[in-house]
This record gives sequence, structure tokens and C-alpha cells, in this order.
Amino acid sequence: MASHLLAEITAATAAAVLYLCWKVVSAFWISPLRAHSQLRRNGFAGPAPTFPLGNIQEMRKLALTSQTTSSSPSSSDIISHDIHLAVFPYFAQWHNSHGKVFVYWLGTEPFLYIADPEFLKAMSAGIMGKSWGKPRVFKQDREPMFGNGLVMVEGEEWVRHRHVITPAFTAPNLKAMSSLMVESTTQMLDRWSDLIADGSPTIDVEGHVTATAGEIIAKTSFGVGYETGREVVERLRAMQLALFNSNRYVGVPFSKVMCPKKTMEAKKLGREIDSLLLSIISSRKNNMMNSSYSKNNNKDLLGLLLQENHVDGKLGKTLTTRELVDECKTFFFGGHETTALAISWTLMLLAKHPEWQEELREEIRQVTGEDKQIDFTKLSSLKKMGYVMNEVLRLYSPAPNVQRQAKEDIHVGNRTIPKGTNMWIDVVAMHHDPKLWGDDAYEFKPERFEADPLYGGCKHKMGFMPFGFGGRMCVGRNLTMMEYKIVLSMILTRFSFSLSPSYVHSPAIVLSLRPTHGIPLVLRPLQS
Ligand code: HEM
Repeated sequence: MASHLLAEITAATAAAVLYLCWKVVSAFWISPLRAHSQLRRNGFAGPAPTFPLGNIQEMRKLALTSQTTSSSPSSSDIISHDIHLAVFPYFAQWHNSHGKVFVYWLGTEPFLYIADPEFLKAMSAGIMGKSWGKPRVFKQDREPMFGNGLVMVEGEEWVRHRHVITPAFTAPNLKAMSSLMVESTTQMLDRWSDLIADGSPTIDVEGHVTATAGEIIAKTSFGVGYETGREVVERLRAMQLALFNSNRYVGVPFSKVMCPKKTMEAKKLGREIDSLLLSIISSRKNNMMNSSYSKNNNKDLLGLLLQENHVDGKLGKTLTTRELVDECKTFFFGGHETTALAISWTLMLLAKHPEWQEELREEIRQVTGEDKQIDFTKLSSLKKMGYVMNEVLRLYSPAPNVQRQAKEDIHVGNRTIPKGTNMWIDVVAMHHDPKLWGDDAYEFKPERFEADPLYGGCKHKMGFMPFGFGGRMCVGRNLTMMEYKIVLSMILTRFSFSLSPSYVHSPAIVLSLRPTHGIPLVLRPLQS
């Protein structure tokens, strides 16, 4: 009897193990092979993948070769803005052999690489925001950062999130945040004045600007006076480092098991962040129930989302507490580093172009007049600053790529992109393409946006997309524009600056497009 039972258990276990093996082989070997041949049949060629790394090995090799053989100048005198080869050496190489649309593999996941705006236009025609997916591998990889926040959520869920979140970014709501930006920037500039007075006029502005942008996003997201906000920010930064400053095998089966330390650390920080945010949210909710609650005290993003929830609760346009936690994290990761990088790269470019520093100072003088203070209502008059911002976002786009996943088969001419295909849109390649921008594509020329403020004279309307495209375009772009103009006007009004001889031009991708060795500037106070 006992031996009969044992035999049954053994048989059941063997069947379960076999089934599991079949599932694994099917998910990581058979399905990818099927997808590979389907894409090839549809005319999408690309570098040959190997199992289980796909093209990762080759990408690493090319990145390493590019680092060691890079002719990119290390001196602050000669700076090349032709950065595609330096930041994406593998894509630049595959461009030459496979054109502007091809398939490459991250582990067992196929990615359709796109750097052709005409293909992009044809591919996205008629597809609404809610019908796009986001690559599953990135959703898993970045889960601790974005959870089910707006960047990652799909379908009707995305519609619900976007409806609740969009009103928080309207002009009257943003206006209320401008004083928080002025406050944090003033503190940063006072520190710069102290450093200069102490005889240290060379300052790595990137570090300072990123810290200030982190403070600003914490205040604009969770509100002033929330000491916990600082704790959240510190942990969020630590989590980002844990996730991105190590060897990564995105798309490779069981890659998390291969980097257990990183995975555990990110998970632990994730739990701590969630519990801090949960406590902020529940105390805010309690305050709203309080009779002395005033709407004016709640003009930060979280407060606005809670109000939206409050007002529209009956219409089903609500976010759960868990979703609010994910949105707070999303604002932080989506919002602070990108904006800080836009400002930092601008400072590098303006340091190289003192004539543009002067142009902008003159514009600020004209716009502010006697007040000398930049005020929210005057920001839209800073036109030249807008051209400079666009030109910086073109040359050094903080978000170097945009990702999508096909939820259904997509037809482009006589080719079909099969359902489930991931797409990787190379923004850096398009922003630097001389065929789209002309022979001066690698030059810093803000004036190209004077005649054509939206597209900078780009020959294709989808060739300039620092904030993405279509219904899923960045929800925070107006907040960025406001922060950019406030911070930059305040810096330009108090200091003139040049590049330190120690500056090393080294743009590289660490999720965003970053200056690897910071941006050391030599600052000089201006007479007020
Ligand atoms: C220079 C600054 C910024 C850049 C370059 C940038 C860039 C982008 C890009 C490229 C996308 C993807 C769009 C797409 O898939 O088509 C995006 C989406 C998003 N961004 Fe930004 N962003 C910036 C600032 C911000 C700020 C300040 C916030 C919020 C505080 C923010 C929040 C978001 C969110 C929530 C999404 C997801 C939108 C959706 O899928 O519906 N971003 N951003």
C-alpha cells in the first residue's frame, strides 16, 4: 500500500517536473524561435542572436571596444556633439549593416529597433495610447521603481490613471509649485556663493542640480514640511543605484537569480519606500477628513491626486492607495533626473557658448523688467530660453529611447509586426541624423527652433521627440518646462560660468543620458 502511494507521488512529481521543464523550454526557447522566424518572414533582419543571451554579449563587446578605442576628446576645448556612436556603439554598428529598422535580442526577447521616423509614423498611425503595451522585460526589471504607475500601466487601466493624473499638471496647479522651486534653487545658489567665497569656484553643477531637482520633486510630489519626503528620496536614489549600477542581463531567463544581491537589495529598499509612502498617504488622507482641512494646503501632486480621487470617486476615476504609492515613485523616477539632466547639459552647452549666456540674460532682463524676479506668469515670454531647451533636448536627450510593445499585429506597408514584439525607438539616433537635421546636425544652434519652435526645422515631424509621442507622451513636460526656466533664469541672473579644464566630455547611458564625470564649471558671481 505504502509503496503504491510512493509510486503515485513519484509519478506525479515527475509529471510536474516534466510539465515545468516544458513550460520553461517553451517560454525561453520555442516561443522566441517562433518569433524570430516570424519576424524574418516579415522582412525584419538583424544581428544573429545566440541562446540564452540574445545579442547581449556582442553589445557588451562593442561597448567595451568603443570605450577603449574612443576618439572622443577628453579636453574641455573640443567637444563633439556627435554622440550616437559613443552612447550606443552596437546600434551605430548595426545601423550600417541592417539599416534604421532591424531586430535585435535582449536575452530571449526580440526588440524591433527603430530610428526611422517615417516607419514610426506608419507604425503608430491609428494606435491610441491605451492600445500600446510596454515591454514585459522592462516592466519586470523596473518594477521596484515604477510598479504599476503611469509609465508602465496599460489598456483601460492606463486610461484611468492618465485621467486622474493629467489635471494635476495644468497651469494653475503648476503655478502653486513655482515658489517651492524658487526656494530650493535659492538655497542651492547660496551654497554656490559660499563655495566661491571660500575660494572654491569650481563646482560640479550636475551633482548639485540633481540633488536640488530631487528636493523639488519631493516637495512638489509629497509637499513641504514632510521630513519623510527626504527619507523617501534617499532610498529611491539608493534603489536606482542598486538596480542600474551593476552588470545587467535584462531579458535573459532567470537573470534575477543571477544577480541575487542586487535583486534582494532593491526589494528591501522597495519595501521601505512603500511603507514610508503609505504612511505619508494615510496621514494626508486623515488630514482631508479633518474639518480644518483646506484645499490650499494640498497643492502638491499627491494632494491633487487625492483631491481628484475625492471629487471623482463616484465616477470610478479613483486610484487605490497602492496605485498612489506607485505614482509617487513614478513622479520621482520619471521627473527629477530627466529635468536635472536637461538643466545640467544646458549649463555645459552655455559654458561653451558664452554668447548664448548673454542672449538669455538679456531676455531675462527684458521679461522681468524692474522686478528682477522671475514670476510664473512671465515664463512663457522666455522664448529664447525655450529654443535653448529644445536644442539641448535634441543634442542630449535625457530620455534616450522610447519603448513600446505591440498588443496586436501591426501592419506597416506589406510587413507585419507580430503581436508581442517589443519596440525600442532610438531617440538619440533620430535627433542626430544629418538626413533629418542637415549638415549642422551636430552643432549647438538654438536658433533652428526660432523659425520652427516645435520641430526645429527637422525634415520629419516624428524626428524630434524628447518627450515621446502620441497619447503616451510625457505627462510632466509642462512641469519640466517651468522648473527648467525658473532654475536657469536664477542661475544666469546670479552667475556667469565657463567649463573647468577638468571637464571630460563623457555622455553615457545609465537609464538616462548622463555625463559620466559630472559637469565641473568655474563660476563667477555677477553684480546684482
Ligand atoms: C526633461 C524632462 C523629461 C523628459 C525628457 C521626459 C521624457 C519622457 C518620455 C520620453 C516619456 C515616454 C513617452 C512615450 O512613451 O511616448 C515620458 C513619459 C512620462 N513622463 Fe516624462 N520626461 C521628463 C519629465 C517628467 C516629469 C517632470 C514628470 C513628472 C513629475 C514625468 C512623468 C512622466 C510620466 C508619468 C510618463 C508616462 C506617461 C504615460 O505613459 O502616459 N516626466 N517622459
